Amino acid sequence: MSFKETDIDIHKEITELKSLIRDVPDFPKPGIVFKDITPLLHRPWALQKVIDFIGNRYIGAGVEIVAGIESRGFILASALAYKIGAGLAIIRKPGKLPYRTISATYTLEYGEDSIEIHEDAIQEGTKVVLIDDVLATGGTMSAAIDLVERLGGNIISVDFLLELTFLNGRKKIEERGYPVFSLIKF
Ligand SMILES: O=P(O)(O)OC[C@H]1O[C@H](OP(=O)(O)OP(=O)(O)O)[C@H](O)[C@@H]1O
Ligand SMILES: Nc1ncnc2[nH]cnc12
Repeated sequence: MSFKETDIDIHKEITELKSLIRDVPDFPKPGIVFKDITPLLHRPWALQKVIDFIGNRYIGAGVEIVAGIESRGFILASALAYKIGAGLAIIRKPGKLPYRTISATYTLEYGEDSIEIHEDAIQEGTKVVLIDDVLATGGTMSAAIDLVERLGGNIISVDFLLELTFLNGRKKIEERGYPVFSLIKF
């Protein structure tokens, strides 16, 4: 963000980014309207804008680790880690990580799953930003928070590209005492 940008400009840019998210009805199951972020990712300026909007919030904040959730969360997490000069911790679906892991199970808008992290990915007291593409029910992110808490990480923010506000996932995370940021709201 440059100094010349006003709130109106920022609102306009976010509206433009929002228009690049495509609804795909009945995916992956009947009744689910899937928010497809690939049209946004296809535009070079759009991914850059997203990472700048999110990353500029952390200038001088001393974030040490960005933790991203497989798989769409990885797209944002690695770019954000690069932008703010933090390390990257990857939270993966079961059986993918080679070293010793801890795991947590959760319910999704469309199923149940588990996630894992390497037990040495985050040290006690490390300043962590958690990021994923979508906040729906908040189940995935709550499980990710469990993992980071169990490793002793100091979570300073929980960020998303987009939030499905009608599913109230934000409440689940805020109740645990963490700030939630989402760039785009539906
Ligand atoms: O708030 P929740 O209800 O938990 O839903 C949000 C999660 O659902 C999607 O992941 P998905 O499991 O579909 O994995 P993917 O990123 O590999 O497509 C999305 O990327 C979030 O991680
Ligand atoms: N409706 C949705 N679209 C995209 N990703 C999701 N993750 C959970 N619900 C989703």
